[in-house]
Amino acid sequence: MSVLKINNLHKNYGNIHALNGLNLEVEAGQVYGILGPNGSGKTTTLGIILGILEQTSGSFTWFDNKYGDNPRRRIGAILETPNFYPYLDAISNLKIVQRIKKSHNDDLDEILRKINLYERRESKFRTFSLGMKQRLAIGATLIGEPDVVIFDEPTNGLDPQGIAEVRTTLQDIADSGKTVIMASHILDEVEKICSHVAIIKKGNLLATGSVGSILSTDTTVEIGATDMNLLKNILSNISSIKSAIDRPGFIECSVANEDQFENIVKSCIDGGIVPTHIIKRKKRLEEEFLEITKETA
Ligand SMILES: Nc1ncnc2c1ncn2[C@@H]1O[C@H](COP(=O)(O)OP(=O)(O)OP(=O)(O)O)[C@@H](O)[C@H]1O
Repeated sequence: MSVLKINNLHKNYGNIHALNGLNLEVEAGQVYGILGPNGSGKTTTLGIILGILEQTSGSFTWFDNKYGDNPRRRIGAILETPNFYPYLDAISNLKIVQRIKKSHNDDLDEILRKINLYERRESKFRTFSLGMKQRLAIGATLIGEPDVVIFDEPTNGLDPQGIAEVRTTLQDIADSGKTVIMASHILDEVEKICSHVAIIKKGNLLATGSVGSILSTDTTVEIGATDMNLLKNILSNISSIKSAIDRPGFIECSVANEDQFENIVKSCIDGGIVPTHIIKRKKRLEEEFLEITKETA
């Protein structure tokens, strides 16, 4: 089922084209990362689909219009940390959110367990660490049993422990079957949490698909030898090598198929080279991201 379709979305702030014909589609159950450098239009996109900002042109559809003009109740979101009351405890703050959302059937204990604050449910908000505050904000999005939850840079400003805890919480939410849409500029985060990713830059969609497909099936083989010139010569005759980059002490080759690793090593040995350095690894999203964003720079 389609949860969200974004069609040719444009947003101008004066002369700034924050979104430039963005198209996206999110399906039910996906953990969808909108990944892009600062200023790429992530927050603008989330603002528009949540009805906080108005687009200049283009459209978006929630749930294939299943809930008519009022899909917002099916969506939980934090764009910023909400204003919790510092002198109230976690439960009381969540009860206030319930009242605001006119939601009555939530299992607050279950939500508190999910965000790992059950033990601290009676502690005042002001005694919480930044990570705990952020987790309570995430808990607030779960009130009203939304089908979709939206987070903008959920680990911003947190220390490594806070980041790890928030990530675990997000993973638990994703595992519970909710659709998650998350904006982030942190590749590692998207790679670890998301099933799908859209890479955007300057309001344009550069790539989209499952994280696995964007990661690509390409394999990187690093190979070094004492005689680098002979090595280069041998590698240049291997047709399955898509690209070869000179690095200090080794050549970084990109091949479409992991099986080519054996072929490369065999060709080197047959050519009289004994490799002094061999590493085979999958291309990481980070490299892919840098390559994709570089192409259009
Ligand atoms: N209210 C505004 N007025 C003018 N320009 C704006 C406004 N809000 C955003 N912009 C500009 O629109 C572009 C997209 O900004 P946006 O905040 O959507 O990007 P982002 O990807 O969320 O970036 P960040 O990660 O830095 O928050 C940027 O060039 C930004 O300066």
